[in-house]
Amino acid sequence: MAEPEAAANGAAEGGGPLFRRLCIIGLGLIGSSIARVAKERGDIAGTLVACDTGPGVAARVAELGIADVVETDAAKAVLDCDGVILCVPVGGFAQLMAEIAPHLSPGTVLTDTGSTKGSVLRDLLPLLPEGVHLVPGHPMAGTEYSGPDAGFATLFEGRYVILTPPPGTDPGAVERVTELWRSSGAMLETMDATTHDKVVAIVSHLPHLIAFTICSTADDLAQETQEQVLKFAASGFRDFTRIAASDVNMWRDIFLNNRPALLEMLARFSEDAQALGRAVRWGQADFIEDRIHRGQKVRRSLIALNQA
Ligand SMILES: NC(=O)C1=CN([C@@H]2O[C@H](COP(=O)(O)OP(=O)(O)OC[C@H]3O[C@@H](n4cnc5c(N)ncnc54)[C@H](O)[C@@H]3O)[C@@H](O)[C@H]2O)C=CC1
Ligand SMILES: O=C(O)C(=O)Cc1ccc(O)cc1
Repeated sequence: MAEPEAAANGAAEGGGPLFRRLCIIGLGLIGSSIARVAKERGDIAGTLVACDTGPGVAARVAELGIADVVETDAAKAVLDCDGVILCVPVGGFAQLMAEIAPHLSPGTVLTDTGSTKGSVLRDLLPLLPEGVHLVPGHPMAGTEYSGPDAGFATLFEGRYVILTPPPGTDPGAVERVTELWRSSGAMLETMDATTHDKVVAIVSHLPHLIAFTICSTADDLAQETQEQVLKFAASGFRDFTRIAASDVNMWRDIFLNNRPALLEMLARFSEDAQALGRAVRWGQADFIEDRIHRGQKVRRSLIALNQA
């Protein structure tokens, strides 16, 4: 007889925890925050398995007591799990999936938190075993810090999580991932991966690219002039340095895995920045005022949406 297709709805329907055995792979800022939520609530995972290959991370996770089982071998960690969440930098997804795919049980719900979604479908779908349900996700919440000590249980409260299930995904699996995030205090939105990648290119990836660049430009100037430019930084520049302090591996991977959308947004931004530069050159006060007004309007809408 064929393996019953039960686990997509699984424990959620029986009144027990959402996942009987949930495995989080990658216990950095995001993975350890999910682990903290699961530990605090108690209704998300019957058993919580944590897997991380980073130097000292598994030992630190054990010390923090935010998982029931701690592993460094992903193939072993996913055994007998009905839920698996990948929380590693997106450049590592293909290799990680090759390691775990043969060990995933039919009916398992596989999800992730990667910041790029076209690449996640590209890297995971071809290796997805029959009967395993893939529901990609992306929490629009984070900080510039990384590692297991950086996580906190309230990180996702009031923030959006975007799900990009491929067409035909089991609705029961989508519902369980939705419930996981709702339990973390997040709000859910669903869209296709291409739309997701464009949206995050403008609201997240381009701002980081600009922040890294403005810091490099200021640093070049400081070296060139031998002046201590940075100590005079006002709060606008300081805001840029916060996001410019983000993790190298994670952001290299994001830029390399959202190339078309990021380059499109960069081209649009460059054109618009040139236009403002031109208005400055020619003293066009109306144009300059219009851009400032639009900035203020965007800020007001974020505040109204409670996302500022
Ligand atoms: N940092 C942020 O603000 C946000 C990050 N994301 C995404 O979530 C994912 C995780 O990000 P963070 O938690 O910030 O990263 P992080 O750098 O804090 O943690 C990643 C962890 O994954 C581990 N790891 C890497 N490769 C592994 C492998 N093959 N097997 C097991 N463990 C492995 C590392 O040792 C590290 O502990 C990334 O894909 C990122 O793009 C999504 C939303 C926000
Ligand atoms: O710290 C910040 O300002 C962030 O923007 C956090 C962040 C980083 C990556 C994401 O994919 C989503 C959110």
